[in-house]
Amino acid sequence: MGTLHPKLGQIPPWVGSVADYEDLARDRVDEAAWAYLFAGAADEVTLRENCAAFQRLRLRSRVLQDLTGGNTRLDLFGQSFVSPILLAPVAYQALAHPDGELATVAAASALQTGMVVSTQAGVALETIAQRATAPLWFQLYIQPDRDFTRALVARAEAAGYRALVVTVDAPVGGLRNREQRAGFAMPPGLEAVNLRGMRRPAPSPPPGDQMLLGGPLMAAAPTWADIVRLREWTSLPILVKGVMTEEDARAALDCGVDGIVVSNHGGRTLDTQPATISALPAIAAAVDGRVPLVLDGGIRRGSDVFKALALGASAVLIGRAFMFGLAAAGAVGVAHVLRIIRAELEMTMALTGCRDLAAIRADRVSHAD
Ligand SMILES: Cc1cc2nc3c(=O)[nH]c(=O)nc-3n(C[C@H](O)[C@H](O)[C@H](O)COP(=O)(O)O)c2cc1C
Ligand SMILES: CCCCCCC(=O)C(=O)O
Repeated sequence: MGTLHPKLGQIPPWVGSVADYEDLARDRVDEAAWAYLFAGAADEVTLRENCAAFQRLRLRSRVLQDLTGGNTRLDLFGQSFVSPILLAPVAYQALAHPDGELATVAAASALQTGMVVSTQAGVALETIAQRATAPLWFQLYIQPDRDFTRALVARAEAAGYRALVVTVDAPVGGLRNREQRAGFAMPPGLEAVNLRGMRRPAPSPPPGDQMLLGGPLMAAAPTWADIVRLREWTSLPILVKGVMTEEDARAALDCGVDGIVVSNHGGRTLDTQPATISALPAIAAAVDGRVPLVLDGGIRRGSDVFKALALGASAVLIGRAFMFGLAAAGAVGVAHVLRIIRAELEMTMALTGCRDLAAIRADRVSHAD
């Protein structure tokens, strides 16, 4: 996990935005870890577009609105959240800071922010849960070993996780050229501890004989039938993460899911997909309020959160934004990033005349052209 930066943890007074944290973090993380943490797939078109599409949207403010008793409170699946901003599942957080997921859960708890814990966390899901005083959800990668997957779900439920977020957009890891160029390799001592003891499929034959399709990894890849089966395994709310089309949103509804995360994995899996904020309106129309939508991808400002809510999301997940804070300054950095984005959301609400989340509607946003 590299040499610790001498100023790790110190936050200069000029830091006041997520972009400032990105600059700070850039200096404090070694090149190869940076490439794993912050790169996108292939040419990174989707990575850039996730952010650019938010910037093309314009806010339409309404003035002289009554803002008495304003708040950002949200109820989702019977759980109360102080704001609609949750922390996205991010694997191997010790690559950014030695305290990894334990720093993140401390910050989430301090700010009463929901956190989604990755299957591929570097810390056991039970240890994270013991440190949490805010709602935790568990991100599930359905494993080739379905019995192991079922046991993992039971562990998450027993540890007090309050929803399952099943990631469906990465049956195989994305092609990440920036990571390859930087020569990233997982450092010794960092592993997906929640997956210890799992049976793994036999390795594929050498390329040339057979590459990916037709190999054992794809034969064991999850399908919609797994989502239906999952419903029988748990009483927790189930969200599918990685839906980018109306067709898949309808398929998810047919499987009885409780929520949908509109996500392209932060542009880390399939490059040249559209931005999530561009995909959201059509998905929201198809879902028509039957289950809540959560959006992630490209959120760097409170105004981005506002735009996602206006176009149909009930909540958002932030990924890289909080990871910049973690990389720069551990728990304090994550907490500060959360404060910054939350304050920006409140300011956007006040300046657009929205007293609460219910007031944030599509008429507050327009397209630049
Ligand atoms: C370093 C890194 C690791 C990630 N690991 C996971 C993971 O383990 N499971 C998952 O569902 N998504 C994972 N994601 C995707 C995020 O949950 C989220 O979809 C994405 O970061 C949102 O885009 P943003 O970073 O622009 O906010 C990861 C993202 C990053 C940057
Ligand atoms: C087969 C997909 C493994 C991905 C592991 C972590 C992750 O989601 C990421 O984006 O990185």
